[in-house]
Amino acid sequence: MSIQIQNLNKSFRVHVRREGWMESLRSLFKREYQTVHAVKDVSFTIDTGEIVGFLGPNGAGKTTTIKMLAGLLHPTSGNINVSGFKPQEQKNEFKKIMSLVMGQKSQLIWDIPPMETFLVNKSVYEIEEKVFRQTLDELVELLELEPLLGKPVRNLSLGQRMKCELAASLLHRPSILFLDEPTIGLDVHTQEKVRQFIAKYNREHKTTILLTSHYMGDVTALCDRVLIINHGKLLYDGGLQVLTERLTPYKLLEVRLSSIADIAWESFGEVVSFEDGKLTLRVARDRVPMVSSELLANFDIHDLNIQEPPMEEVITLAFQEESHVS
Ligand SMILES: Nc1ncnc2c1ncn2[C@@H]1O[C@H](COP(=O)(O)OP(=O)(O)OP(=O)(O)O)[C@@H](O)[C@H]1O
Repeated sequence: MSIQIQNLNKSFRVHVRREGWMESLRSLFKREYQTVHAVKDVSFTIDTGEIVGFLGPNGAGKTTTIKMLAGLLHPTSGNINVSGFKPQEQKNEFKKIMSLVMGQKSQLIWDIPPMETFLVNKSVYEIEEKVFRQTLDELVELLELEPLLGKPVRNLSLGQRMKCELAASLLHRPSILFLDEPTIGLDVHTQEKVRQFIAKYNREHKTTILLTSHYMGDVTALCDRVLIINHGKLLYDGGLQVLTERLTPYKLLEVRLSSIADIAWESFGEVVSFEDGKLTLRVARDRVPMVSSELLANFDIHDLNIQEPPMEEVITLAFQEESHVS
C-alpha cells in the first residue's frame, strides 16, 4: 500500500469580516473568528501503481487533502502514511519520493528557460548526472520538449508550460504523484496529450497517482477508481463504472437514420433530441439491448451508438445523496 489516510480532519480558523464601516471599526477592537472544517473524518487507502481520481465541487476539500498528503499542511487530527512517511515531518527522504503538481501554481522560473529549473531541481534532489540525463531524455521525448528547453518560460504557452512543469516534477523519479488540476485551462488537444503522457508514465513506472480535475475527460481516461468528496466528507470510494451504473439507471442511444420517418419514438424511450437525422433516446439500462435490436430490425439505421450519461450528471447525483455509496 502506498497511501493511507485514517480519520483525517483539517480545520481553519478564519477571521469573520462583516460589511459596513461600523462593523469594520468594531472588528478592530474585537476580532470575531469562525472555524471552517475543510476535511472531515476522511479515510482511504491507495495501492502502489494505482491512479485514483479525486472529485468534488469547488471548496469540497480536495486541495486541502492533497496539501496534507504532500506535507504542506498539518492535519488537525488523524493519521497519514505515504510510503511509510508522515508527510508533515517534511523529511528530505520523503520529498525525494513524491511530487506535487498544481495546475494553478508554477515552480518554473518566469524569466529563464525551463532547462535552468531542471538543473536547479537536479541539485535540490541530488540527482546523479547519469540518471538526470536519462530521465531528462525520456521526458523530453515523451512530452516533446526539445524546442522549449531554451526559451524563457514567459514566452511559452500555457500548455507548453504545463508540460515543462510535469517534467520538472518528475526528474527525481517520484514514486508518488499528486496532480491537482494538471490540465486546467489547456486546449482540448493539449489536455489529451497530457492525459496520454500521465497514462504512459504510470504504466511504465508504476507511479501511484492521485489526481483532481474538473474535466471528466481526465478522469474517465485515466482512473478506474474515484473518490468523491463534498463539504469535506468522503461520499464515495469505488469504481467509476459502478458509480455510473448505480446513479444513472439509463444510457443514451444515439441513432443515425438513413431516412427520416414519422415514428412515435417515445415508445422506445425518452426523446432527448432529434436533429438532422440524429435521434438521441434516454433508455432504461435493462431495456437497452431490446430497444437496440428492435430499432435495428425495424428501421433503416445508418449508425447506432450506446453512450454512458455525462459524468457531470453522475457526480451531481452523488452529491445529492450525501452519503457513502460504496
Ligand atoms: N488557508 C485556508 N484558510 C482558510 N480556509 C481555507 C484555507 N484553505 C482552504 N480553505 C477552505 O477550506 C475549504 C476547502 O477548500 P479546498 O481548497 O480544499 O477545496 P477544493 O475542493 O480544492 O476546491 P477547488 O476545486 O475550488 O480548488 C473551502 O471552504 C476553503 O475556503
